[in-house]
Amino acid sequence: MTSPLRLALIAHDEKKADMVSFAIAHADFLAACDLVATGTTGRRVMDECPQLKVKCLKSGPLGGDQQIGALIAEKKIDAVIFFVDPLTPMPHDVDVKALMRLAIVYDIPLALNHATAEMLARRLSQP
Ligand SMILES: O=C(CO)COP(=O)(O)O
Repeated sequence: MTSPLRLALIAHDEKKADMVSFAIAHADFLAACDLVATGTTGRRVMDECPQLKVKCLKSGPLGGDQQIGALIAEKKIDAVIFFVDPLTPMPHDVDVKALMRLAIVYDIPLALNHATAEMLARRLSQP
């Protein structure tokens, strides 16, 4: 038996509804993953998809992106789905960039929008 995919879920506020739709549409796939998320994203996903268990870290602006970055550096995350809001300035933009940089450094799949997340979920849910 293979170990579950360790997947991080993150969504900026304007994209949280999008993340919830994604989670509902892919609930079976996500239920088979070890899920970790920034605080508000994780709680929102669990509220709307109660069958999913998500380990919630700190909220993004309070260090959650950095915690996910650290997990990537420790090789404890296999893939990241991060629904980024490109139209709103973020006080923690440097943390967001650092997380993306580490995903690139460690060469893990990083989906930054819904279309790419769909492809990732379809690909990763294949046996
Ligand atoms: O700000 C975020 C990512 O940069 C997301 O954090 P929350 O999930 O806590 O809203």
